[in-house]
Amino acid sequence: MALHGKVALVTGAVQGLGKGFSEILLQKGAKVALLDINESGGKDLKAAFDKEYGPDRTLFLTCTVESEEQLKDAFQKTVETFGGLDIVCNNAGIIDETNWEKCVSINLNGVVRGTYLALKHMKKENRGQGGVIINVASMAGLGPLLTAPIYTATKHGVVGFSRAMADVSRLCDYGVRINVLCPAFVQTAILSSLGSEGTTGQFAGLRGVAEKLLEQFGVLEVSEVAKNFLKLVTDESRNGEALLVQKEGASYVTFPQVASQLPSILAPSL
Ligand SMILES: NC(=O)C1=CN([C@@H]2O[C@H](COP(=O)(O)OP(=O)(O)OC[C@H]3O[C@@H](n4cnc5c(N)ncnc54)[C@H](O)[C@@H]3O)[C@@H](O)[C@H]2O)C=CC1
Ligand SMILES: CC/C=C\C[C@H](O)/C=C/C=C\C=C\C=C\C(=O)[C@@H](O)C/C=C\CCC(=O)O
Repeated sequence: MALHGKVALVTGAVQGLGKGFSEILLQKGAKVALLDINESGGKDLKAAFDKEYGPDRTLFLTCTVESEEQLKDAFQKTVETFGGLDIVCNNAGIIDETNWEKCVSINLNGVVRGTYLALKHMKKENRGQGGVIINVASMAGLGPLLTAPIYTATKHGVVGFSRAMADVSRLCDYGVRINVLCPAFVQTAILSSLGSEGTTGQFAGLRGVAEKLLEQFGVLEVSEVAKNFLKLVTDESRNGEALLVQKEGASYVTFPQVASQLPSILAPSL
């Protein structure tokens, strides 16, 4: 998929990975709607992007992925402003093991909301043009991060939901690819949550285990993850894939056979 002139929407776009994903899309010629709860940060980022890429290339929209109404309005505004929608990245996420319902609401429910809205605008049966959805999980969507069991559960949920929806999309011919990105540790603000009591609550005492994992896996730069994000966006042969990104490289995850065969039981052509 060539990105010049394509329209993208990224949640949690103001800093960290979301900013990196937005910038690489801009570099490749796409227009990007930047969604985030951080209004002042969003205005500053848009001003910086305006200077670098021109004022018509981005749109900043204050929006929490916890609100169906705000997210729906943001999708609508994006389509009205840029004339379509081709790429959606459901990236917003937090670690909060104390207020864990909020963690589920943002990390899992927010991804479900964003995916359904993306499909509403992009799927062919609604006269959409097709496109691609990238949901951001984590390596903690494939194995446990002990200081953050709820975070781990939400990210496993994002992996399962994205794979199931990718098969739905293929079976129902939506024309939309859905893939999931699973980075190991990345140098962003969320890393300070590793053993902080505020975010890991009753599990903060296990910070030593998380620090060992960090030592073992190292810390990725945002740019390394963004390059792999771009691969998932542009490689039209990939649907329903989970891309694990680690320091030593990126690899597509192989899941247990029984799960991968279910769709072919339902539809032998898959
Ligand atoms: N940094 C890391 O080590 C890794 C991060 N991830 C995932 O990557 C995604 C991005 O995280 P980072 O960039 O690291 O974190 P970050 O904390 O630097 O950025 C998160 C962004 O999301 C925004 N945000 C938070 N709640 C929101 C909401 N309710 N609605 C809209 N926007 C909201 C924040 O304002 C911020 O701009 C998350 O889903 C995270 O779980 C995955 C693997 C590794
Ligand atoms: C504060 C946390 C910062 C960011 C969260 C982000 O989502 C990063 C998560 C990164 C790591 C996830 C860890 C997952 C661990 C596992 O899968 C463990 O079961 C693996 C343990 C040992 C692996 C041994 C090996 O395969 O080499």
